[in-house]
Amino acid sequence: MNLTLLTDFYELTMMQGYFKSYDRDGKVIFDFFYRTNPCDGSYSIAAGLEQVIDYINNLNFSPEDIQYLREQKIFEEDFLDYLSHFKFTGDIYSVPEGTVIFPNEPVMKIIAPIMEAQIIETGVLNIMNHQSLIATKASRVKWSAKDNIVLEFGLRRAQGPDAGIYGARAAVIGGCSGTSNVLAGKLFDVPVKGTHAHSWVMSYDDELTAFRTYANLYPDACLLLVDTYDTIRTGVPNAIKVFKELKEKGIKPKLYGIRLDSGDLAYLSKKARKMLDNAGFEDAVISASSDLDEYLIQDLKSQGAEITVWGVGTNLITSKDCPAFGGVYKLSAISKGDTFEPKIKVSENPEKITNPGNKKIYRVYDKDSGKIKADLIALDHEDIKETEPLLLFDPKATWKRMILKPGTFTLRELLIPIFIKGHCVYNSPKVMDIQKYCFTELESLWPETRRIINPQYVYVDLTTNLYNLKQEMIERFRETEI
Ligand SMILES: Nc1ncnc2c1ncn2[C@@H]1O[C@H](COP(=O)(O)OP(=O)(O)OP(=O)(O)O)[C@@H](O)[C@H]1O
Ligand SMILES: O=P(O)(O)OC[C@H]1O[C@H](OP(=O)(O)OP(=O)(O)O)[C@H](O)[C@@H]1O
Ligand SMILES: O=C(O)c1cccnc1
Repeated sequence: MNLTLLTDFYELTMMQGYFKSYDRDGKVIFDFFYRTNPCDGSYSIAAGLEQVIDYINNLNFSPEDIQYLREQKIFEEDFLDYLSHFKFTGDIYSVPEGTVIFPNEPVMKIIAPIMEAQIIETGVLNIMNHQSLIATKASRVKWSAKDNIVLEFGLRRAQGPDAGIYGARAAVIGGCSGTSNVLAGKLFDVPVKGTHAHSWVMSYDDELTAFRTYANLYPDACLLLVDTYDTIRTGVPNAIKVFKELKEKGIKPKLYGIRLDSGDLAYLSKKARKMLDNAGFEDAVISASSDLDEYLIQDLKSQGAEITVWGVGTNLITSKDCPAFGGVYKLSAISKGDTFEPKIKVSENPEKITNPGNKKIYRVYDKDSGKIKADLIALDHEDIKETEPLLLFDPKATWKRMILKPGTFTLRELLIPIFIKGHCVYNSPKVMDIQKYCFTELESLWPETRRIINPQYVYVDLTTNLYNLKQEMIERFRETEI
């Protein structure tokens, strides 16, 4: 789909300004990064790159787009003519989708002529912010559910079709085993799953007939919703009757059981477990839905709930307690001849001061455990080696420092080439493979970092060169200001 006009108007007015008065061919660098993790967590999951690639590959202004812009009576014909031949010719580096990421590190880097880099700001942010938010939320829900299955059930409550479709994709990246969203299943080749609604039960004369009809139709995926009338008195007993009938017919369902959707899920699941076990259906699954999220799932588990499949809708697809991912897109350097001149945004709020220059990220792992020790943002020309001692220090409290001895750590560069000179050089993996990669990424975090409440934070440090450059630039700016 052509999303070229999916941009803020000011990107186009700035673009025309650059067109008229700027070194059009000179390159600039923009970084995509975010400042705080959703839900007071300690990490996020990057997602959306495949859609960013599609967006960039399809960038072009159609004759209708140009006419529409002409009608705004602000753009001149020479600029509109430039737009009619527009394509992206720059370089993009990014972390792969499913990567664990931390605040303030450049997880995507765009190097392009200023007009090209500027116009994609809004589209890149729109795509990455949404999917990274939902992937992060899903990974938290999955963390609470541990080895249980989490299914994404939120389409009906998503903020429109796009949020439902790409939210489902991101939810699977973050840890959901499947989605109820059929279009997402088709588009991204992810498992589609589901049970049935209350209306199914209500549309028959009685609950037993409804269950029997469903079970005969779908003996291999038969989760019966037992709470339409009375979970314990009729719902579970009727489900058991139907499972017995299947058994008598010699049918061995692959997946069967019940879904609870109201009431005290801990109490009802324990009670239902006993009833199913006593009837000889120890392998019947108990699934649940009803306004679930990572906190409630953790709490239900601590209450001993006997639920192993969790259908999570509204709170996941909308990331209800944290509805926005604060990713930003900031200028970090401008080409001057053959080199880049670093740029910095100095703000009254120290959190909002940017990291200048052309940068890359090293992930530093503890060699023995394979867990992340810190991320290190370096200038692009720096070559950090595993064979040399590595100084890590907290850029906010520089006295907090340590030197890692060679042999105790390993390094991995996180940014990989996605576009070079406007050509895509990267093949996006399939979504289920991204999920596998995401699980290995999450394994590199200590449980203390993953916990839902008051987690430990991972350090994102600067190399000495980058730290000094930043300090010099802040001081220079302060002097000129006075
Ligand atoms: N044991 C439990 N501990 C904590 N929260 C629970 C427990 N059991 C259920 N809940 C949650 O309490 C809330 C119950 O909401 P509420 O009573 O409004 O609706 P309900 O019982 O799900 O029925 P309905 O969906 O028909 O309104 C849900 O968010 C549910 O997930
Ligand atoms: O609770 P969520 O996490 O959003 O999960 C999805 C909900 O969607 C369905 O309910 P439905 O929309 O039919 O209405 P209900 O809330 O009355 O059950 C389902 O029975 C879940 O309750
Ligand atoms: O399949 C289900 O059980 C389902 C799907 C969407 C929403 N609620 C439940």
